[in-house]
Amino acid sequence: MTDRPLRIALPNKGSLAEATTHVLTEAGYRQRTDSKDLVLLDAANQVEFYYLRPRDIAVYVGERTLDLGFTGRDMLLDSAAAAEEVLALGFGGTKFRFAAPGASGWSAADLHGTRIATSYPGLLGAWLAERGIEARLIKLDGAVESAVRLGVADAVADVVETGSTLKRAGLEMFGEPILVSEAILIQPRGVERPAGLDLLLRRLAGVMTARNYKMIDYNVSEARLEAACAITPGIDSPTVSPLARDGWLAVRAMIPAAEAHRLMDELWDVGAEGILVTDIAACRL
Ligand SMILES: Nc1ncnc2c1ncn2[C@@H]1O[C@H](COP(=O)(O)OP(=O)(O)OP(=O)(O)O)[C@@H](O)[C@H]1O
Ligand SMILES: O=P(O)(O)OC[C@H]1O[C@H](OP(=O)(O)OP(=O)(O)O)[C@H](O)[C@@H]1O
Ligand SMILES: [Mg+2]
Repeated sequence: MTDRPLRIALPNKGSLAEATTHVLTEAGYRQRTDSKDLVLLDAANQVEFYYLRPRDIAVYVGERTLDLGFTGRDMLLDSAAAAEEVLALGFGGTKFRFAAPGASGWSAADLHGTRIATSYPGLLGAWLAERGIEARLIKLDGAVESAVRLGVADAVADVVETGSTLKRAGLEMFGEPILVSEAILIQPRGVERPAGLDLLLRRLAGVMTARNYKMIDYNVSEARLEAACAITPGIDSPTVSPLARDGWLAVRAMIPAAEAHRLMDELWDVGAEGILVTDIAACRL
């Protein structure tokens, strides 16, 4: 435990807020119950959570006012704060992309001399400068998709999740994604790992594994055991236990959640019976 609580910044609103609170609750941390609370002390875990605007989180962490923060990779890069990514969290996935009307055949080089509207001028400016593309950036707070229709820009660079907002605005994406983003944990650059970080990382890894894996149980004859275990090798190795029924065994292993049904079908084909798949609530591997 630390002498003082670990100070962690969390998004107080927006796309990442709910999912961040959820992952921390699953990892055994207290979270605020009133969305107006600005700070919450989790005394049992010696952590103080500060609920801040998503855009400001990298700034606080970069200034070393806070030890850690949950934000988007795009927001970290846009801020140019002195902070670095510690862990990618596997939610809040988006792409940062160019779009314009009738632009499906364009490439980024076609942006030379144009006006590009964006809420991420730091990220976009650095990307364009690296490629020697000179364009005028029009900084907007949000609803960037309307900028072309309203005549303040020729193209936009914006966050895309499903793509439906761009489509509704009559814009087509073009070029390679400028950035593939997701929610990340950040810490100040050039500091030692704060005490308590390893425990947090272990817990978050446990939550992510529990989300991505399921447990499978089945019965199989001794003759088919090898074929079945090849289908479900588990993380290290499956657990095999004797059954009262002579010549039969019970097998238990972790499997990737996304492949559960395919693996159940394959087990069935090699003669496994009583195949059960269950969720994992938490784990440490
Ligand atoms: N569907 C989505 N739309 C926008 N951002 C998303 C989405 N899903 C995940 N994100 C991520 O969430 C972060 C943006 O958060 P948020 O929308 O809260 O910021 P904002 O647009 O600046 O705030 P606001 O919309 O409240 O003005 C980025 O890291 C972005 O990549
Ligand atoms: O690809 P989609 O699934 O349509 O999602 C992406 C859209 O959602 C976000 O807007 P937000 O609701 O945060 O409003 P804002 O543009 O004002 O930030 C983002 O800026 C895009 O406009
Ligand atoms: Mg937004």
